[in-house]
Amino acid sequence: MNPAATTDPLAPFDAVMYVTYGGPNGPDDVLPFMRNATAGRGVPDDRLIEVAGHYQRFGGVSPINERNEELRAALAAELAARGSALPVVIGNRNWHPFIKDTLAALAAEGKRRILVLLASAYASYSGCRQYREDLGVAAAELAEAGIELTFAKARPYYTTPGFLAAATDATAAAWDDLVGGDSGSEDRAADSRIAFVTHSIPTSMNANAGPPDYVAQHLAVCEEIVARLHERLGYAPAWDLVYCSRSGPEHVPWLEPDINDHLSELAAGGAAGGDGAAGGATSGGGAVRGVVAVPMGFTSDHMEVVFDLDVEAAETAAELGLEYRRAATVGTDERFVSSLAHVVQEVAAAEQGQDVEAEPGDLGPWPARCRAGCCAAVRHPHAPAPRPTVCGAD
Ligand SMILES: CC1=C(CCC(=O)O)c2cc3nc(cc4[nH]c(cc5[nH]c(cc1n2)c(C)c5CCC(=O)O)c(CCC(=O)O)c4C)C(CCC(=O)O)=C3C
Ligand SMILES: [Fe+2]
Repeated sequence: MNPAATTDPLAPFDAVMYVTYGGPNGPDDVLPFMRNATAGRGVPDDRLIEVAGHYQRFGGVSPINERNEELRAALAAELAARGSALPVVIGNRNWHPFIKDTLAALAAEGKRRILVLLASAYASYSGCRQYREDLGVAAAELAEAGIELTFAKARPYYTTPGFLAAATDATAAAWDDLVGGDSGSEDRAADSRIAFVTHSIPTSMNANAGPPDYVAQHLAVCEEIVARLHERLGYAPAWDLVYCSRSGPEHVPWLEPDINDHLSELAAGGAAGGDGAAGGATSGGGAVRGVVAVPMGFTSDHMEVVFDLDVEAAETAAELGLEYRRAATVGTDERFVSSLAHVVQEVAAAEQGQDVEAEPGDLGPWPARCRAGCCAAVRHPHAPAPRPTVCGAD
């Protein structure tokens, strides 16, 4: 028998683990989930209660778990089509299945080498190091029980051609819908804008996320999508990068503007609040009539998308008399899933000692193994000792 023919392309790994935030599955889950999500993170009680209300409005069910399962299944199918028999499993930071429980279940099946794919396409403490710490803590607890696991993780994937292609098509579809018709009338387009939206983070966390920092990572995607739209439409839509889901105490600066403040400013004909002006694309000083919100910071329809954008920002737009569309998230677009499979395969190829090539069209790949200080936590004076991590130099 030829051993090469039976070798899994993802060898020497035993499993692929999609590591995500998690969310409640029913009304009784909401409060304990919120306590997990806010524990020791300086989120004020009134914010906890407010966000719990967002979940209860949806019957206590976050869409995240169903979306994650869809992506898990799509990625498993894509990896299987590429010849891998590895299981693809989910582990969450804040709700079942918890990271530690998933790892224990894998270990019980004799699986020891775990290839990790993080839910965030972008690097930041919340989207990168905090997950590496969650894994590090779980691994340390399992090690105490005599279970030794090893980990390697896929790199941030906002630069991948599949993510960019899917996000561009979603933006184009919502733009066409707003401005009317295939390429839209340029008149209609002139008083419409794109609001690219991502999760706000504290400005101190932004600075530690790079280089390129969190904002710069997002701007690279905005600029790429707008350049592709320019090619398709013959003109470049005006755009801004704005934020949603700010939490934390009032006195701590977070990335701004919030999407709702941004919409108010646009309706009033004020200056663009975001970063698009720096890209040279502005619609002049006039009031804006229509806005396309593009949730490019989220890969699927999380609560931030279905509440913060589809309910709250949509209501703000309606009150202001703005036409409003929300572009689809990339979800399980097959080009996106294919790029995810590619970044997963990059990890195995590196482990096998092969030269690892990014997909053609990648905007500039990140290293898979985090450098020292990558996405460093912002240390508070009374913060507990740093947590153990995996998948990096520190
Ligand atoms: C960068 C980033 C991502 C993207 C990367 C990734 O995907 O991981 C993300 C994802 C998510 N955040 C989520 C939910 C929440 N985030 C919170 C709080 C916070 N998020 C932060 C940042 C991020 N968050 C930060 C700096 C905080 C402050 C406290 C802290 O440092 O932790 C809180 C507490 C209440 C509140 O303050 O809003 C909740 C409930 C859900 C689940 C949604 C669903 O159920 O569909 C998802 C996918
Ligand atoms: Fe990192």
